Amino acid sequence: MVERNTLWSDITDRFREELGRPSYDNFIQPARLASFDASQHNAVIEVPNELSRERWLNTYSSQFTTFAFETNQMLLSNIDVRIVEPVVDLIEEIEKNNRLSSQQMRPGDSTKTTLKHGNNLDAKYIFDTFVVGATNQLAYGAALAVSEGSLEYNPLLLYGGVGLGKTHLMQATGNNALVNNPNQRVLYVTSEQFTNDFISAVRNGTTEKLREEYRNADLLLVDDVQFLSGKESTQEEFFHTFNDILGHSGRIVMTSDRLPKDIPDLQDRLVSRFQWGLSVDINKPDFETRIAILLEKAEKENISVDRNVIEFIAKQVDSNVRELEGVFKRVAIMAKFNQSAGDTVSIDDATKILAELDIAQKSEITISFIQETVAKFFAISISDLKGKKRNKEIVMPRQIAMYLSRELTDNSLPNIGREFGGKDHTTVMHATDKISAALESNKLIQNQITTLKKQINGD
Ligand SMILES: Nc1ncnc2c1ncn2[C@@H]1O[C@H](COP(=O)(O)OP(=O)(O)OP(=O)(O)O)[C@@H](O)[C@H]1O
Repeated sequence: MVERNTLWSDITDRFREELGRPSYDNFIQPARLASFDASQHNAVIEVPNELSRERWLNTYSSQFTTFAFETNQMLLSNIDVRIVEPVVDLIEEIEKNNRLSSQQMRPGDSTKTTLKHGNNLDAKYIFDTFVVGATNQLAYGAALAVSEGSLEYNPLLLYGGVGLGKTHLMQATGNNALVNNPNQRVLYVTSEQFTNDFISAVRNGTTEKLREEYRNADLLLVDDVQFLSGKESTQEEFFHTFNDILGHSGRIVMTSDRLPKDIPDLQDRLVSRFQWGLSVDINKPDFETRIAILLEKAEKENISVDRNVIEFIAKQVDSNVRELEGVFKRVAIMAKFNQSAGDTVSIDDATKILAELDIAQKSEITISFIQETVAKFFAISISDLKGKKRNKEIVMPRQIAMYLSRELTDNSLPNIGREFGGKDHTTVMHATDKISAALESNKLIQNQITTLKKQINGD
């Protein structure tokens, strides 16, 4: 009895000899012998689209029967040619996926190699360099437990906004698992890569090999599962991968930008499976954690940045850690540059960096920004504004700056006093009262305050 694979490969070899390359590539290579029944002289060919079907019915079917007889003495009289939707879906999926991947490519993504090249882990993502704070400690704890072999949170789903450390934690889980047991099969993959791997395998007829690689994983890490949305065939494959891994007590960690129930066009059975274990969110780091992250980066880069500059950046950049890192990289370059000139990075330098990165406008108004603006407006120095001089040309701008700090920021009176060279809160109170009273009748002060507010607000 002739085996289906043998029959197919003998016949396609003959087609390759007989046909030109474009015809072979377009119509023979994408087709597949779904089944054949020697006793009934029947064969079923699956093709990806209507054009191929027509070609097969009109031209290749008769050649197929001739080749079947010549190569394997198989007598086939009835050839059924069908379009198989999944193949059509798959081709659409890979195209859609490639478009998405190229749009969403981030720096470093290109280093994520394909499955065959190893586990895809990046050694720089480890637990040691992950700063733990109130908004990520649960995720950190669960990821650490999974890396140590716990099956309690299986699957573990880490979800949250962009740049908050999901990939870092997930990769750290893989790296630490391998430290604990180097013989484990750990695989990290983005959901786009899973899709592409699967589609290429279908095209190349190597799905079994691929399944073996994925389904035998002891720890499978799948990043950005929200991109499985709408990819029916990939979801089907992922469903089986998921079941197989949990079936042999393997662990799965996934990340997503939202909860599975909020991912559109995700099969219900996947939604429910994704929530079997633990879903834990990662939120924006709070002020203290942002400071700790910056200090950690400074230590790692071996650069010294003044504490007040670190705090200034942490205050201004509160969106996500990736943005914080982006600012820090610029500060680090400047720090190295200044260091050689025996200087450090100042708040002014940091302000410029933020402005260049277009972060300043989005940020909260700070006391130092108010001081800078007021000093410039009255053409006096910041140190005079913060100092103790009692002459009129300095006192009035100082009181205006204190008034604006009270008006435009959330700082307390003692805090404002501290920022003005360590003055008492009663001095700030006196200043704000004085300016408020002057505003009732003094036209000049009214105009000055209006102009300054505009400058500070960036209007
Ligand atoms: N708590 C943290 N401590 C130290 N570094 C962090 C922390 N959180 C994030 N990072 C760093 O911030 C950068 C962005 O993090 P990561 O890529 O893990 O974000 P993500 O949540 O996966 O984002 P996305 O959804 O865009 O893929 C990385 O360089 C990461 O190392």
